[in-house]
Amino acid sequence: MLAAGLDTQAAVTATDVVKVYGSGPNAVRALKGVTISFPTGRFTAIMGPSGSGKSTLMHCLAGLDTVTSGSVRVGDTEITELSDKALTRLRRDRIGFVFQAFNLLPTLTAEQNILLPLDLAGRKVDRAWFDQVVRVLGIADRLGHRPSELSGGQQQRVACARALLPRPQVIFADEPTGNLDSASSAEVLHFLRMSVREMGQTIVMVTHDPVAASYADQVVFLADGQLVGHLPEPTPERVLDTLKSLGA
Ligand SMILES: Nc1ncnc2c1ncn2[C@@H]1O[C@H](COP(=O)(O)OP(=O)(O)OP(=O)(O)O)[C@@H](O)[C@H]1O
Repeated sequence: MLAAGLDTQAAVTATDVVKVYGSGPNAVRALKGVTISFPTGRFTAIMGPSGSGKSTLMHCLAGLDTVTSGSVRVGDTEITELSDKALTRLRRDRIGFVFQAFNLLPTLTAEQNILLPLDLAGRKVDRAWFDQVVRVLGIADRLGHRPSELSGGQQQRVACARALLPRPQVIFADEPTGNLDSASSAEVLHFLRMSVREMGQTIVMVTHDPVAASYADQVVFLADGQLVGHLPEPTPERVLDTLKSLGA
């Protein structure tokens, strides 16, 4: 099984995951038997050509989509066997999301957006942890602002704080810098990196950008629904070389 840091326990494991969209002659085999484990407290980037199955894999790992066959474990929970209700609870309590489009609620302040998942779950806020997260993300002086009063980079940092606050077992980030300029991208990636190094967070990020991927501890490469490569300690140059060698 592909895994970096075998000494650490896996936060998420996929075993022989197959995903077929549709049926009959129009069926698309988006994942063709993917086995991979994402170590706890590490930052993993998923790369690959357009249509290689990156989003499909992330959606299957996060319980946002069902697998056709195979198994997905989040910690020690086999999520492919959960009811819809249990899956919703698992996503709410144990998984954090950061999307390309920020997905903040426009009528709420930054602080209210950050606290929303805990409010919805009826969980208490650990104020010291909240203060630490907003300080690390550099948004402590922006908490009373609404998203429209924040830059794209600040909005994405609010989204990162919202994902980090409940201390999820894993954060899935889908092109988190896709809508940001390079300076804001660097800030957001720096904070994601720091949350892994200093807070022990586990992050799995889909990206097309070799520079973004270089912030990760390891990059895994998908092509045509299969895992085709693994790069520990990535640099932008080595990521580009690997992508070229895969014909991406
Ligand atoms: N809901 C769907 N119904 C049918 N086919 C789908 C669906 N979602 C994805 N696919 C197909 O599955 C394959 C993998 O798609 P996926 O979006 O996972 O790729 P990707 O690597 O994330 O691509 P991109 O980098 O362009 O976002 C593609 O051939 C795509 O057309």
